[in-house]
Amino acid sequence: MKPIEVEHLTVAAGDRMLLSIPHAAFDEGAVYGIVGPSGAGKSTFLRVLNFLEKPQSGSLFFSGHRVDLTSLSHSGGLHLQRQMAFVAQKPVMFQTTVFENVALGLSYRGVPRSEKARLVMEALRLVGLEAAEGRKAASLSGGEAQRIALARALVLQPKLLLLDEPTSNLDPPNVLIIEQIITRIRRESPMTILMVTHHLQQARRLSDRCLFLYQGRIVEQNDTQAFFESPQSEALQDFISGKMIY
Ligand SMILES: Nc1ncnc2c1ncn2[C@@H]1O[C@H](COP(=O)(O)OP(=O)(O)OP(=O)(O)O)[C@@H](O)[C@H]1O
Repeated sequence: MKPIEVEHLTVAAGDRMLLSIPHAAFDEGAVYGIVGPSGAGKSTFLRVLNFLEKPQSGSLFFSGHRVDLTSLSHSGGLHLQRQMAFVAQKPVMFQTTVFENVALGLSYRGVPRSEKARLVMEALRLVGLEAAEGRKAASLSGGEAQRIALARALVLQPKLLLLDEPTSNLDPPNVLIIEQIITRIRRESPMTILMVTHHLQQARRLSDRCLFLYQGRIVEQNDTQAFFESPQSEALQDFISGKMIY
């Protein structure tokens, strides 16, 4: 069964087509690496899926509902959006404690205080920062802040986790921690992860399947091993071999 499907998705800016995806499907519990050159439309794709940007056309089948992405009212989309979480490249921290930063989405959802405390501590443990709950978010390093941003997403126990270059600003020890968390989710959780990354080897390490987005289109997708070992299109062959394509 393919629980998440996108159909007839188009995004344009003026007369420029930014995304054109006739159909894409994502299995429950799998990790998908989305790679492609700068400007290919990777972030736009994640934003549209998270209802942060309206496309010109497109529908999404998610969590048993098919929704028209062009006509989502705020309340109609909210129900589905609450089953997703998005982690951006640069973590946004609110000027309060680590605990409150992680608890944010739970507070919006009206989760009772004791349950909130339990879930927040569990998420902090997952990212290895349980001792930081009382710290001011402003005192966190960049790597710690990104781990807190990930905890803020995980605490919601989303069905779909959207990661946009989650490690691009981090040093190797923090990259390793984030990768270990993704690996653990992949092994233990039914969460589906779509991860945009410009680190090809990271996509290779972490993903079950990979998609190659090029000039707004999914040019190729395959199981990760085949994707890297026997790319079919010339564009993906060039991209994997490190040639400059754009
Ligand atoms: N609101 C917008 N208006 C006009 N053009 C836009 C808008 N948002 C994105 N674009 C353009 O759409 C294209 C795709 O952008 P997007 O950020 O999705 O690419 P990307 O593959 O994530 O790139 P990168 O790897 O550099 O982050 C780019 O050419 C970008 O300039």
